Amino acid sequence: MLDDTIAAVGTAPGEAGIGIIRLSGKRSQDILGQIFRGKKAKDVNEMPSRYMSYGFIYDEEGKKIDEVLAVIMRAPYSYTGEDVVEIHCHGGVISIRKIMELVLKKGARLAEAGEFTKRGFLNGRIDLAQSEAVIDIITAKTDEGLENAVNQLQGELSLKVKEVMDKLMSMLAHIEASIDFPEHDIEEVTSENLKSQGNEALGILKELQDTYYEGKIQREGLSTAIIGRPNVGKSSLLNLLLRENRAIVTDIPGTTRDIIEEYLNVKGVLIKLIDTAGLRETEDVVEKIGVEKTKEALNRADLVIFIVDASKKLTEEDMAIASMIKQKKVIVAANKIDAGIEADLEALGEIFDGHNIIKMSVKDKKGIDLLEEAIYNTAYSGNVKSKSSAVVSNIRHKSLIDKAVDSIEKAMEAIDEGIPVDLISVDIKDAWRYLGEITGDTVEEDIITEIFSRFCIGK
Ligand SMILES: Nc1nc2c(c(=O)[nH]1)N(C=O)[C@@H](CNc1ccc(C(=O)N[C@@H](CCC(=O)O)C(=O)O)cc1)CN2
Ligand SMILES: Nc1nc2c(ncn2[C@@H]2O[C@H](COP(=O)(O)OP(=O)(O)OP(=O)(O)O)[C@@H](O)[C@H]2O)c(=O)[nH]1
Ligand SMILES: [Mg+2]
Repeated sequence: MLDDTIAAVGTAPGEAGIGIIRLSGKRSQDILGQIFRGKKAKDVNEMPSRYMSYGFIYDEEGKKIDEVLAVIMRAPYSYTGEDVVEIHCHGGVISIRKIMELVLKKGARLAEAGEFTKRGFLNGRIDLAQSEAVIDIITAKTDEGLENAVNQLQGELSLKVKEVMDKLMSMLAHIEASIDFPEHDIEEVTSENLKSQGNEALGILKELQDTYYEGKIQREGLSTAIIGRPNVGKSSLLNLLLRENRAIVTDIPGTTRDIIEEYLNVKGVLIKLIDTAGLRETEDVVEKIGVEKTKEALNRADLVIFIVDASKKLTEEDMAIASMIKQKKVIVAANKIDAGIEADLEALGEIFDGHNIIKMSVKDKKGIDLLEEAIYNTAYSGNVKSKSSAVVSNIRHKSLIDKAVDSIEKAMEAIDEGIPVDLISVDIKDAWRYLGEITGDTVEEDIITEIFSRFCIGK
Protein backbone atom coordinates (compact mmCIF):
# COMPACT_ATOMS: atom_id res chain seq x y z
CA MET A 1 0.00 0.00 0.00
CA LEU A 2 2.91 2.37 0.72
CA ASP A 3 4.03 1.78 -2.87
CA ASP A 4 1.08 3.79 -4.18
CA THR A 5 1.34 7.47 -4.80
CA ILE A 6 -1.61 9.22 -3.20
CA ALA A 7 -3.18 12.59 -3.95
CA ALA A 8 -5.80 14.81 -2.36
CA VAL A 9 -6.99 18.38 -2.21
CA GLY A 10 -5.81 19.93 1.04
CA THR A 11 -8.00 23.03 0.99
CA ALA A 12 -11.70 23.82 0.56
CA PRO A 13 -12.34 24.33 -3.20
CA GLY A 14 -14.12 27.54 -4.07
CA GLU A 15 -13.85 28.91 -0.56
CA ALA A 16 -10.34 30.31 -0.45
CA GLY A 17 -7.92 32.20 -2.63
CA ILE A 18 -5.53 29.31 -3.01
CA GLY A 19 -6.03 25.59 -3.54
CA ILE A 20 -3.43 23.03 -2.56
CA ILE A 21 -3.15 19.63 -4.19
CA ARG A 22 -0.85 17.31 -2.36
CA LEU A 23 0.85 14.12 -3.54
CA SER A 24 2.87 11.63 -1.57
CA GLY A 25 4.81 8.60 -2.75
CA LYS A 26 7.54 7.50 -5.11
CA ARG A 27 5.88 8.75 -8.30
CA SER A 28 5.03 12.24 -7.00
CA GLN A 29 7.94 14.00 -8.69
CA ASP A 30 7.45 12.13 -11.96
CA ILE A 31 3.74 13.03 -12.02
CA LEU A 32 4.56 16.69 -11.39
CA GLY A 33 7.09 16.55 -14.22
CA GLN A 34 4.36 15.43 -16.63
CA ILE A 35 1.97 18.30 -15.93
CA PHE A 36 4.07 21.22 -14.67
CA ARG A 37 6.42 23.49 -16.57
CA GLY A 38 8.35 25.95 -14.40
CA LYS A 39 9.31 29.35 -15.73
CA LYS A 40 12.86 28.89 -14.44
CA ALA A 41 12.87 25.19 -13.49
CA LYS A 42 12.28 23.45 -16.81
CA ASP A 43 13.00 20.02 -15.33
CA VAL A 44 11.58 18.77 -12.03
CA ASN A 45 14.88 17.01 -11.32
CA GLU A 46 16.46 20.44 -11.07
CA MET A 47 13.92 21.77 -8.59
CA PRO A 48 15.64 22.01 -5.22
CA SER A 49 13.83 20.33 -2.35
CA ARG A 50 11.43 22.52 -0.40
CA TYR A 51 11.63 25.60 -2.66
CA MET A 52 8.57 26.93 -4.44
CA SER A 53 8.83 27.07 -8.23
CA TYR A 54 6.60 29.32 -10.31
CA GLY A 55 5.02 27.93 -13.45
CA PHE A 56 1.96 26.51 -15.17
CA ILE A 57 0.00 23.27 -15.18
CA TYR A 58 -0.75 21.95 -18.68
CA ASP A 59 -3.32 19.33 -19.65
CA GLU A 60 -2.63 16.43 -22.01
CA GLU A 61 -3.36 18.57 -25.09
CA GLY A 62 -0.78 21.06 -23.89
CA LYS A 63 -3.39 23.59 -22.86
CA LYS A 64 -2.61 25.84 -19.87
CA ILE A 65 -4.86 24.94 -16.93
CA ASP A 66 -3.66 27.31 -14.22
CA GLU A 67 -0.79 29.41 -13.00
CA VAL A 68 0.69 27.74 -9.90
CA LEU A 69 3.50 27.41 -7.41
CA ALA A 70 4.86 23.89 -7.02
CA VAL A 71 7.15 22.42 -4.42
CA ILE A 72 8.88 19.07 -4.00
CA MET A 73 9.79 17.85 -0.51
CA ARG A 74 11.97 14.84 -1.08
CA ALA A 75 12.03 11.87 1.30
CA PRO A 76 12.58 11.56 4.14
CA TYR A 77 12.21 15.24 4.98
CA SER A 78 8.48 15.67 4.41
CA TYR A 79 5.14 15.40 6.20
CA THR A 80 4.77 11.75 5.24
CA GLY A 81 8.45 10.82 5.18
CA GLU A 82 8.02 10.08 1.46
CA ASP A 83 8.48 12.32 -1.59
CA VAL A 84 5.77 14.93 -1.28
CA VAL A 85 4.68 17.34 -4.00
CA GLU A 86 2.39 20.28 -3.47
CA ILE A 87 0.75 22.27 -6.23
CA HIS A 88 -0.59 25.60 -5.05
CA CYS A 89 -3.12 26.76 -7.64
CA HIS A 90 -5.86 29.38 -7.59
CA GLY A 91 -8.65 28.37 -5.24
CA GLY A 92 -11.43 27.93 -7.77
CA VAL A 93 -13.46 24.73 -7.96
CA ILE A 94 -12.70 24.10 -11.66
CA SER A 95 -8.96 24.69 -11.46
CA ILE A 96 -8.59 22.40 -8.46
CA ARG A 97 -10.76 19.70 -10.01
CA LYS A 98 -8.90 19.75 -13.33
CA ILE A 99 -5.50 19.46 -11.68
CA MET A 100 -6.75 16.63 -9.45
CA GLU A 101 -8.10 14.80 -12.51
CA LEU A 102 -4.77 15.18 -14.27
CA VAL A 103 -2.80 13.93 -11.30
CA LEU A 104 -5.05 10.88 -10.99
CA LYS A 105 -4.77 10.21 -14.71
CA LYS A 106 -0.98 10.21 -14.40
CA GLY A 107 -1.11 7.42 -11.87
CA ALA A 108 -1.83 8.83 -8.42
CA ARG A 109 -4.67 7.35 -6.42
CA LEU A 110 -7.13 9.36 -4.33
CA ALA A 111 -5.92 9.39 -0.74
CA GLU A 112 -8.13 7.97 1.98
CA ALA A 113 -9.11 10.03 5.02
CA GLY A 114 -6.03 10.68 7.15
CA GLU A 115 -3.74 8.80 4.80
CA PHE A 116 -1.01 11.47 4.64
CA THR A 117 -0.77 11.57 8.41
CA LYS A 118 -1.00 7.78 8.58
CA ARG A 119 2.01 7.53 6.28
CA GLY A 120 3.89 9.93 8.54
CA PHE A 121 3.11 7.46 11.33
CA LEU A 122 3.91 4.29 9.39
CA ASN A 123 7.18 5.83 8.19
CA GLY A 124 8.13 6.67 11.75
CA ARG A 125 8.13 10.47 11.52
CA ILE A 126 5.51 10.79 14.25
CA ASP A 127 4.00 8.32 16.69
CA LEU A 128 0.32 7.51 17.18
CA ALA A 129 -0.38 10.06 19.93
CA GLN A 130 1.24 12.73 17.76
CA SER A 131 -0.92 11.69 14.82
CA GLU A 132 -4.03 11.93 16.98
CA ALA A 133 -2.96 15.44 17.94
CA VAL A 134 -3.36 16.46 14.30
CA ILE A 135 -7.15 15.85 14.50
CA ASP A 136 -7.27 17.70 17.79
CA ILE A 137 -5.56 20.70 16.21
CA ILE A 138 -8.08 20.75 13.39
CA THR A 139 -11.07 20.41 15.71
CA ALA A 140 -9.79 22.60 18.57
CA LYS A 141 -12.49 24.94 19.87
CA THR A 142 -10.45 26.92 22.40
CA ASP A 143 -6.99 28.46 22.69
CA GLU A 144 -6.08 25.95 25.38
CA GLY A 145 -7.41 23.03 23.37
CA LEU A 146 -5.15 24.12 20.51
CA GLU A 147 -2.18 24.60 22.82
CA ASN A 148 -2.58 21.12 24.30
CA ALA A 149 -2.90 19.58 20.86
CA VAL A 150 0.18 21.37 19.52
CA ASN A 151 2.16 20.21 22.56
CA GLN A 152 0.97 16.68 21.95
CA LEU A 153 2.00 16.97 18.29
CA GLN A 154 5.45 18.00 19.46
CA GLY A 155 5.57 14.77 21.43
CA GLU A 156 5.16 16.11 24.99
CA LEU A 157 2.72 13.37 25.99
CA SER A 158 4.66 10.68 24.17
CA LEU A 159 7.83 11.74 25.96
CA LYS A 160 6.23 11.16 29.38
CA VAL A 161 4.70 7.89 28.30
CA LYS A 162 8.02 6.70 26.90
CA GLU A 163 9.80 7.69 30.11
CA VAL A 164 7.46 5.37 32.01
CA MET A 165 7.85 2.62 29.42
CA ASP A 166 11.64 2.83 29.83
CA LYS A 167 11.29 2.46 33.58
CA LEU A 168 9.05 -0.56 33.15
CA MET A 169 11.54 -2.07 30.72
CA SER A 170 14.34 -1.57 33.19
CA MET A 171 12.22 -3.23 35.90
CA LEU A 172 11.72 -6.19 33.58
CA ALA A 173 15.47 -6.35 32.98
CA HIS A 174 16.08 -6.45 36.73
CA ILE A 175 13.61 -9.25 37.13
CA GLU A 176 15.26 -11.20 34.31
CA ALA A 177 18.66 -10.72 35.94
CA SER A 178 17.44 -11.98 39.29
CA ILE A 179 16.04 -15.05 37.61
CA ASP A 180 19.24 -15.71 35.70
CA PHE A 181 21.53 -15.15 38.68
CA PRO A 182 19.60 -16.26 41.73
CA GLU A 183 22.30 -15.43 44.26
CA HIS A 184 21.08 -15.09 47.80
CA ASP A 185 20.89 -11.32 48.22
CA ILE A 186 19.76 -10.28 44.76
CA GLU A 187 16.10 -10.90 45.52
CA GLU A 188 16.20 -8.35 48.34
CA VAL A 189 17.92 -5.69 46.26
CA THR A 190 15.63 -6.38 43.35
CA SER A 191 12.42 -5.88 45.24
CA GLU A 192 13.69 -2.59 46.71
CA ASN A 193 14.78 -1.46 43.30
CA LEU A 194 11.52 -2.56 41.69
CA LYS A 195 9.52 -0.71 44.28
CA SER A 196 11.31 2.56 43.76
CA GLN A 197 11.13 2.38 39.99
CA GLY A 198 7.50 1.29 40.11
CA ASN A 199 6.63 4.22 42.36
CA GLU A 200 8.35 6.64 40.05
CA ALA A 201 6.39 5.23 37.12
CA LEU A 202 3.15 5.52 39.08
CA GLY A 203 3.97 9.11 40.03
CA ILE A 204 4.33 10.17 36.41
CA LEU A 205 1.20 8.32 35.33
CA LYS A 206 -0.88 9.77 38.16
CA GLU A 207 0.20 13.27 37.21
CA LEU A 208 -1.03 12.54 33.71
CA GLN A 209 -4.32 11.17 35.04
CA ASP A 210 -4.82 14.41 36.94
CA THR A 211 -4.64 16.45 33.75
CA TYR A 212 -7.52 14.59 32.13
CA TYR A 213 -10.49 16.47 33.55
CA GLU A 214 -8.96 19.78 32.55
CA GLY A 215 -7.86 18.41 29.19
CA LYS A 216 -11.30 17.07 28.42
CA ILE A 217 -12.95 20.37 29.26
CA GLN A 218 -10.45 22.26 27.15
CA ARG A 219 -11.12 19.92 24.26
CA GLU A 220 -14.83 19.17 24.46
CA GLY A 221 -16.10 21.94 26.68
CA LEU A 222 -17.70 21.77 30.12
CA SER A 223 -20.92 19.92 29.54
CA THR A 224 -23.49 22.09 31.32
CA ALA A 225 -27.13 21.01 31.52
CA ILE A 226 -29.90 23.49 32.33
CA ILE A 227 -32.35 21.54 34.42
CA GLY A 228 -35.64 22.42 36.11
CA ARG A 229 -39.35 21.83 36.07
CA PRO A 230 -41.38 23.18 33.12
CA ASN A 231 -41.77 26.94 32.59
CA VAL A 232 -39.09 28.13 35.03
CA GLY A 233 -37.11 29.84 32.23
CA LYS A 234 -34.55 27.26 31.06
CA SER A 235 -34.81 28.11 27.38
CA SER A 236 -34.93 31.82 28.19
CA LEU A 237 -31.64 31.42 30.08
CA LEU A 238 -30.03 29.51 27.20
CA ASN A 239 -31.02 32.31 24.83
CA LEU A 240 -29.67 34.97 27.16
CA LEU A 241 -26.33 33.20 27.66
CA LEU A 242 -25.99 32.69 23.90
CA ARG A 243 -27.21 36.23 23.20
CA GLU A 244 -29.49 34.92 20.48
CA ASN A 245 -32.99 33.50 20.23
CA ARG A 246 -31.96 29.90 19.74
CA ALA A 247 -34.68 28.09 21.68
CA ILE A 248 -38.43 28.58 21.57
CA VAL A 249 -39.77 30.33 24.66
CA THR A 250 -43.47 30.39 25.55
CA ASP A 251 -45.50 30.57 28.73
CA ILE A 252 -46.82 27.07 28.04
CA PRO A 253 -45.20 24.50 30.34
CA GLY A 254 -43.63 21.69 28.30
CA THR A 255 -42.46 23.89 25.41
CA THR A 256 -39.02 22.31 25.01
CA ARG A 257 -39.17 18.67 23.98
CA ASP A 258 -35.83 17.97 22.37
CA ILE A 259 -32.38 18.64 23.76
CA ILE A 260 -30.65 21.74 22.39
CA GLU A 261 -26.85 21.91 22.53
CA GLU A 262 -24.80 25.01 21.78
CA TYR A 263 -21.22 26.04 22.47
CA LEU A 264 -20.53 29.13 24.48
CA ASN A 265 -17.36 30.84 25.64
CA VAL A 266 -17.47 32.01 29.26
CA LYS A 267 -14.34 34.01 30.12
CA GLY A 268 -12.29 31.70 27.92
CA VAL A 269 -13.84 28.46 29.20
CA LEU A 270 -15.62 26.44 26.54
CA ILE A 271 -19.12 25.53 27.68
CA LYS A 272 -21.33 23.03 25.94
CA LEU A 273 -24.68 24.38 27.05
CA ILE A 274 -27.63 21.99 27.00
CA ASP A 275 -31.24 23.13 27.23
CA THR A 276 -33.53 20.32 28.30
CA ALA A 277 -37.20 19.47 28.54
CA GLY A 278 -38.71 20.44 31.89
CA LEU A 279 -38.70 17.52 34.29
CA ARG A 280 -42.15 16.38 35.37
CA GLU A 281 -44.43 13.37 35.33
CA THR A 282 -46.25 13.44 32.03
CA GLU A 283 -48.53 11.28 29.92
CA ASP A 284 -47.67 13.13 26.71
CA VAL A 285 -45.72 10.67 24.56
CA VAL A 286 -43.39 13.24 23.02
CA GLU A 287 -42.77 15.05 26.27
CA LYS A 288 -42.04 11.71 27.96
CA ILE A 289 -39.22 11.06 25.47
CA GLY A 290 -37.95 14.57 26.16
CA VAL A 291 -37.87 13.86 29.88
CA GLU A 292 -35.92 10.64 29.26
CA LYS A 293 -33.40 12.58 27.15
CA THR A 294 -33.11 15.15 29.90
CA LYS A 295 -32.16 12.43 32.35
CA GLU A 296 -29.48 11.12 30.00
CA ALA A 297 -28.05 14.62 29.51
CA LEU A 298 -28.08 15.03 33.27
CA ASN A 299 -26.00 11.87 33.72
CA ARG A 300 -23.36 13.05 31.29
CA ALA A 301 -23.22 16.63 32.54
CA ASP A 302 -20.09 18.00 34.24
CA LEU A 303 -22.17 20.83 35.67
CA VAL A 304 -25.89 21.37 36.27
CA ILE A 305 -27.63 24.74 36.27
CA PHE A 306 -30.73 24.04 38.32
CA ILE A 307 -33.39 26.68 37.70
CA VAL A 308 -36.26 27.36 40.04
CA ASP A 309 -39.00 29.97 39.79
CA ALA A 310 -38.13 32.13 42.79
CA SER A 311 -41.33 34.13 42.48
CA LYS A 312 -43.35 31.10 43.60
CA LYS A 313 -43.08 28.66 46.45
CA LEU A 314 -40.86 25.67 45.69
CA THR A 315 -42.87 22.68 44.53
CA GLU A 316 -42.53 18.95 45.14
CA GLU A 317 -41.19 18.70 41.61
CA ASP A 318 -38.42 21.18 42.48
CA MET A 319 -37.46 19.17 45.55
CA ALA A 320 -37.53 15.89 43.61
CA ILE A 321 -35.15 17.36 41.05
CA ALA A 322 -32.93 18.74 43.82
CA SER A 323 -32.48 15.31 45.34
CA MET A 324 -31.87 13.80 41.93
CA ILE A 325 -28.89 16.11 41.25
CA LYS A 326 -27.33 16.50 44.65
CA GLN A 327 -24.32 14.34 43.71
CA LYS A 328 -23.50 16.69 40.83
CA LYS A 329 -21.74 20.03 40.64
CA VAL A 330 -24.72 22.36 40.81
CA ILE A 331 -25.38 26.07 40.41
CA VAL A 332 -28.88 27.08 41.44
CA ALA A 333 -30.40 29.86 39.36
CA ALA A 334 -33.26 31.39 41.34
CA ASN A 335 -35.03 33.01 38.40
CA LYS A 336 -37.89 35.48 38.00
CA ILE A 337 -36.96 37.61 41.02
CA ASP A 338 -38.47 40.54 39.08
CA ALA A 339 -41.82 39.05 40.19
CA GLY A 340 -40.78 38.84 43.84
CA ILE A 341 -39.21 36.13 45.98
CA GLU A 342 -41.52 33.52 47.46
CA ALA A 343 -39.28 30.46 47.21
CA ASP A 344 -37.52 29.19 50.32
CA LEU A 345 -33.98 29.66 49.02
CA GLU A 346 -32.49 28.79 52.40
CA ALA A 347 -33.90 25.30 52.06
CA LEU A 348 -32.00 25.00 48.79
CA GLY A 349 -28.93 26.45 50.48
CA GLU A 350 -28.96 23.46 52.82
CA ILE A 351 -28.81 21.07 49.91
CA PHE A 352 -26.40 23.00 47.71
CA ASP A 353 -23.50 25.30 48.48
CA GLY A 354 -25.06 28.66 49.39
CA HIS A 355 -22.45 30.50 47.32
CA ASN A 356 -23.80 28.83 44.27
CA ILE A 357 -27.34 30.13 44.57
CA ILE A 358 -27.70 32.99 42.14
CA LYS A 359 -30.72 35.27 42.34
CA MET A 360 -31.56 36.39 38.87
CA SER A 361 -34.09 37.59 36.38
CA VAL A 362 -33.64 36.45 32.83
CA LYS A 363 -36.40 38.86 31.84
CA ASP A 364 -34.52 41.88 33.22
CA LYS A 365 -31.09 40.38 32.35
CA LYS A 366 -30.19 40.57 36.03
CA GLY A 367 -27.68 38.27 37.72
CA ILE A 368 -26.24 36.98 34.48
CA ASP A 369 -22.71 38.21 35.35
CA LEU A 370 -22.86 36.37 38.68
CA LEU A 371 -24.04 33.24 36.94
CA GLU A 372 -21.19 33.38 34.40
CA GLU A 373 -18.75 33.97 37.24
CA ALA A 374 -20.11 30.90 39.05
CA ILE A 375 -19.87 28.79 35.88
CA TYR A 376 -16.27 29.85 35.38
CA ASN A 377 -15.35 29.11 38.98
CA THR A 378 -16.92 25.66 39.01
CA ALA A 379 -15.18 24.73 35.77
CA TYR A 380 -11.87 24.43 37.54
CA SER A 381 -12.91 24.06 41.18
CA GLY A 382 -10.90 21.40 42.95
CA ASN A 383 -8.77 21.02 39.87
CA VAL A 384 -5.78 23.29 39.88
CA LYS A 385 -4.90 24.36 36.37
CA SER A 386 -1.81 22.37 35.57
CA LYS A 387 1.28 23.92 34.14
CA SER A 388 2.28 20.65 32.58
CA SER A 389 2.75 20.69 28.85
CA ALA A 390 1.65 17.08 28.68
CA VAL A 391 -2.11 17.06 29.08
CA VAL A 392 -4.24 13.98 28.54
CA SER A 393 -7.41 15.00 26.72
CA ASN A 394 -8.16 11.86 24.78
CA ILE A 395 -10.36 9.17 26.35
CA ARG A 396 -8.39 6.43 24.57
CA HIS A 397 -5.18 7.62 26.21
CA LYS A 398 -6.86 8.09 29.58
CA SER A 399 -8.24 4.57 29.72
CA LEU A 400 -4.88 3.07 28.71
CA ILE A 401 -3.11 5.06 31.42
CA ASP A 402 -5.73 3.88 33.93
CA LYS A 403 -5.11 0.26 32.93
CA ALA A 404 -1.34 0.71 33.18
CA VAL A 405 -1.72 2.21 36.67
CA ASP A 406 -3.86 -0.74 37.76
CA SER A 407 -1.30 -3.23 36.48
CA ILE A 408 1.63 -1.48 38.14
CA GLU A 409 -0.28 -1.20 41.41
CA LYS A 410 -1.05 -4.90 41.23
CA ALA A 411 2.66 -5.58 40.74
CA MET A 412 3.58 -3.37 43.70
CA GLU A 413 1.15 -5.18 45.98
CA ALA A 414 2.59 -8.49 44.85
CA ILE A 415 6.08 -7.29 45.76
CA ASP A 416 4.85 -6.30 49.22
CA GLU A 417 3.35 -9.72 49.65
CA GLY A 418 6.69 -11.30 48.81
CA ILE A 419 5.42 -12.98 45.68
CA PRO A 420 8.35 -14.21 43.54
CA VAL A 421 9.55 -11.46 41.22
CA ASP A 422 9.20 -13.52 38.06
CA LEU A 423 5.42 -13.62 38.60
CA ILE A 424 5.38 -9.85 38.90
CA SER A 425 6.81 -9.41 35.46
CA VAL A 426 3.47 -10.35 33.88
CA ASP A 427 1.81 -7.23 35.27
CA ILE A 428 4.74 -5.00 34.36
CA LYS A 429 4.64 -6.32 30.82
CA ASP A 430 0.89 -5.61 30.67
CA ALA A 431 1.46 -2.03 31.80
CA TRP A 432 4.20 -1.61 29.19
CA ARG A 433 1.90 -2.89 26.47
CA TYR A 434 -0.95 -0.58 27.47
CA LEU A 435 1.34 2.43 27.29
CA GLY A 436 2.70 1.25 23.96
CA GLU A 437 -0.83 1.48 22.60
CA ILE A 438 -0.71 5.22 23.24
CA THR A 439 2.46 5.73 21.24
CA GLY A 440 1.50 3.08 18.70
CA ASP A 441 4.40 0.74 19.54
CA THR A 442 2.12 -2.11 20.55
CA VAL A 443 -1.18 -1.20 18.95
CA GLU A 444 -3.38 -3.46 16.81
CA GLU A 445 -3.95 -2.71 13.14
CA ASP A 446 -7.73 -2.20 13.51
CA ILE A 447 -7.25 0.51 16.12
CA ILE A 448 -4.88 2.35 13.80
CA THR A 449 -7.40 2.07 10.97
CA GLU A 450 -10.16 3.36 13.20
CA ILE A 451 -8.12 6.34 14.39
CA PHE A 452 -7.12 7.54 10.94
CA SER A 453 -10.61 7.05 9.52
CA ARG A 454 -11.70 9.92 11.79
CA PHE A 455 -9.49 12.34 9.85
CA CYS A 456 -10.70 14.31 6.87
CA ILE A 457 -9.61 13.60 3.30
CA GLY A 458 -6.43 15.45 2.44
CA LYS A 459 -4.97 15.30 5.95
N1 LIG B 1 1.63 23.77 2.57
C1 LIG B 1 1.48 23.04 3.66
N2 LIG B 1 1.21 23.62 4.82
C2 LIG B 1 1.05 22.86 5.94
C3 LIG B 1 1.17 21.46 5.91
C4 LIG B 1 1.49 20.87 4.64
O1 LIG B 1 1.60 19.64 4.51
N3 LIG B 1 1.62 21.69 3.57
N4 LIG B 1 1.00 20.73 7.07
C5 LIG B 1 0.49 19.45 7.06
O2 LIG B 1 -0.38 19.06 7.77
C6 LIG B 1 1.16 21.39 8.35
C7 LIG B 1 2.62 21.53 8.67
N5 LIG B 1 3.19 20.27 9.05
C8 LIG B 1 4.34 19.75 8.52
C9 LIG B 1 5.05 18.86 9.29
C10 LIG B 1 6.26 18.37 8.84
C11 LIG B 1 6.74 18.75 7.60
C12 LIG B 1 8.08 18.29 7.14
O3 LIG B 1 8.41 18.46 5.98
N6 LIG B 1 8.90 17.71 8.01
C13 LIG B 1 10.23 17.23 7.69
C14 LIG B 1 11.24 18.34 7.59
C15 LIG B 1 11.31 19.25 8.78
C16 LIG B 1 12.42 20.26 8.68
O4 LIG B 1 12.48 21.07 7.75
O5 LIG B 1 13.24 20.23 9.58
C17 LIG B 1 10.67 16.19 8.71
O6 LIG B 1 10.07 16.14 9.79
O7 LIG B 1 11.57 15.46 8.39
C18 LIG B 1 5.99 19.60 6.81
C19 LIG B 1 4.79 20.11 7.28
C20 LIG B 1 0.47 22.71 8.30
N7 LIG B 1 0.79 23.47 7.12
N1 LIG C 1 -41.23 37.30 34.98
C1 LIG C 1 -40.29 36.55 34.40
N2 LIG C 1 -40.64 35.66 33.45
C2 LIG C 1 -39.69 34.92 32.89
C3 LIG C 1 -38.32 35.03 33.28
N3 LIG C 1 -37.59 34.13 32.57
C4 LIG C 1 -38.49 33.49 31.76
N4 LIG C 1 -39.74 33.96 31.95
C5 LIG C 1 -40.96 33.54 31.26
O1 LIG C 1 -41.28 32.23 31.67
C6 LIG C 1 -41.95 31.52 30.62
C7 LIG C 1 -41.27 30.17 30.38
O2 LIG C 1 -39.97 30.40 29.83
P1 LIG C 1 -39.16 29.26 29.09
O3 LIG C 1 -37.82 29.77 28.91
O4 LIG C 1 -39.91 28.77 27.90
O5 LIG C 1 -39.21 28.13 30.22
P2 LIG C 1 -38.62 26.65 30.15
O6 LIG C 1 -38.11 26.33 31.49
O7 LIG C 1 -37.72 26.49 29.01
O8 LIG C 1 -39.96 25.81 29.92
P3 LIG C 1 -40.16 24.36 29.27
O9 LIG C 1 -39.37 24.31 28.00
O10 LIG C 1 -41.60 24.30 29.05
O11 LIG C 1 -39.68 23.38 30.27
C8 LIG C 1 -41.92 32.46 29.41
O12 LIG C 1 -43.15 33.11 29.31
C9 LIG C 1 -40.83 33.43 29.76
O13 LIG C 1 -40.99 34.67 29.13
C10 LIG C 1 -37.99 36.00 34.29
O14 LIG C 1 -36.83 36.20 34.69
N5 LIG C 1 -39.02 36.71 34.82
MG1 LIG D 1 -37.77 25.33 27.36
